[in-house]
Amino acid sequence: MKTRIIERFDDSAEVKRRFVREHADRIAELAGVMARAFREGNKVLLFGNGGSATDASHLAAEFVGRYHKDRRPLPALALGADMAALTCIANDYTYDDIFARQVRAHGHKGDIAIAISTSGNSPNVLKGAEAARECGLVTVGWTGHQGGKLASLVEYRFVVPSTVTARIQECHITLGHVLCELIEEDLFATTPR
Ligand SMILES: O=C(CO)[C@@H](O)[C@H](O)[C@H](O)[C@H](O)COP(=O)(O)O
Ligand SMILES: [Zn+2]
Repeated sequence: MKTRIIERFDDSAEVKRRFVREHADRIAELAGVMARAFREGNKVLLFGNGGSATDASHLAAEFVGRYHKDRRPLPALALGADMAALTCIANDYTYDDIFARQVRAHGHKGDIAIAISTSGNSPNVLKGAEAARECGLVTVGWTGHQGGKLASLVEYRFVVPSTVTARIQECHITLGHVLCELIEEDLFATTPR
């Protein structure tokens, strides 16, 4: 059993090492794009299913609350967090519409949409990303496998080189934390606001 435990931690670390070798420049670029969006008064919308829904909530809380620095709150919404909106949209329309409709409600040109799907093929995430594109948001996709359909829909794609949902999610949350750190440093380099 101990071998299995060590193997899983090794797998997780190796997936992250491979991911960052491929994506470090693009991560830095996205951090700059997100910092500029916040500076200009725009917000971030994040959405995904299951573990990715809670990753979206987790990261939205880092922006609205704090990551490392004591600074002004940054606007971010996790679209899986509003139970009334989710149940209403799924009940009155379809489950595939739960994110797209909220993107159309809250999203404005210049905002950032982060669509999270390990398979890259969840229909509600794809529809959310399509709505974001139509509304003029900057579209970002965090995925795994070969990227799925999501990768070809978005402007900034981050494809984790794994086919294991858990390993992909573990890399996504590290990506989110690193972005938070870079964005805080960019916006609040010297004096906390
Ligand atoms: O957290 C896990 C597995 O680690 C699950 O809850 C997982 O997120 C769900 O099966 C999702 O529905 C998977 O959807 P997706 O990532 O392929 O879009
Ligand atoms: Zn999970």
